[in-house]
Amino acid sequence: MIELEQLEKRYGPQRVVQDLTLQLPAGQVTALLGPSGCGKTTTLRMINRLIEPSSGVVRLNGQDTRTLAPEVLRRGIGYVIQQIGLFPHLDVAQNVATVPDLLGRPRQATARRVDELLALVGLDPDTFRHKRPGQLSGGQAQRVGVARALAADPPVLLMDEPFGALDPLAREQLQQAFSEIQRRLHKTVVMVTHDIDEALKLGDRIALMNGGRLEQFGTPAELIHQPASSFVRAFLGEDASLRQLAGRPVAALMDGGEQRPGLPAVDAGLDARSALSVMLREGTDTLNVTQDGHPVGVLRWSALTQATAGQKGGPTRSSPPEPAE
Ligand SMILES: Nc1ncnc2c1ncn2[C@@H]1O[C@H](COP(=O)(O)OP(=O)(O)OP(=O)(O)O)[C@@H](O)[C@H]1O
Repeated sequence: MIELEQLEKRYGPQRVVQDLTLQLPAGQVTALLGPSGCGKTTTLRMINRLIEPSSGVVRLNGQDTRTLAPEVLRRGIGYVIQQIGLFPHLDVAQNVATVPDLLGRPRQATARRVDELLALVGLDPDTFRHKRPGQLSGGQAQRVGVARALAADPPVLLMDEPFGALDPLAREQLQQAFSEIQRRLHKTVVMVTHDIDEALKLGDRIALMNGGRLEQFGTPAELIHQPASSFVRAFLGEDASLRQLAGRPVAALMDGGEQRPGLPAVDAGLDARSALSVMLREGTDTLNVTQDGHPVGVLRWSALTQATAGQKGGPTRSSPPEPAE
């Protein structure tokens, strides 16, 4: 667990982070969300002491981080930034192996680990191992960055807008890859983002900041359904509960009911918000769900309304509206 207690950062008279007390659960993803300049990056960097707090305490598994040498602290903390700084003169494998090499880990074990990690982030090791950063697309370079941050198997991962510089498709793919990795590895992740959809999709918890202060800390559902302030409500927007559907695959909401011929079919991997759009467009309250072209169940309107239940502004009708002509 990472604990922030009364954390503050001042630059001259300006308090860019203040009175920040937070407990970030181990093994979960906490998204630091908020408008530009609200102090997200400063907060993140105070955790690995790239920025020293002006006052307050950061504890990692109960230990005050000031009692550790910064380089010792950072060995246990992976760090992924937006325009990932890969070393241009080293190939992909050497880039991923940077930290294990620094730590003097055995070469062969590291080479195996590099291949495992490349596969984990969706890069074929044989194709990518010996490429130089200059030969990679932005999305591929980000994947290498994530692999590099995981290479020393740190329990904690700090990510600053890790998918920010990517086009929407690459971003979606890498978010998906990250979710799958996290399901397997259960790292304690702190992720800075200003993208609400990303925070709702990837965050187990969201810390919403405003002007250096914490507005609300809670699960995505708590922020949506029980906003602590008018700022939280306005920041998440009217359609917040619909946004929440974007983070859930149809597979999570469908049931194994019998398919009806003639109904539109969607893939089990499609996000539920897109499935809702299909229902609205087609004027149906049920969709057939397929996986690899095979029928696996149905998605019902009621499952979508339940998934956004308790919400204000969600799809509260008992059936979808008639389709527009
Ligand atoms: N070294 C510095 N000296 C003075 N002010 C700084 C310094 N670094 C950051 N700030 C100010 O602190 C505030 C918070 O910056 P920070 O980078 O943490 O915000 P952020 O929420 O991550 O923003 P963004 O989403 O735009 O990256 C900003 O107003 C910024 O101008």
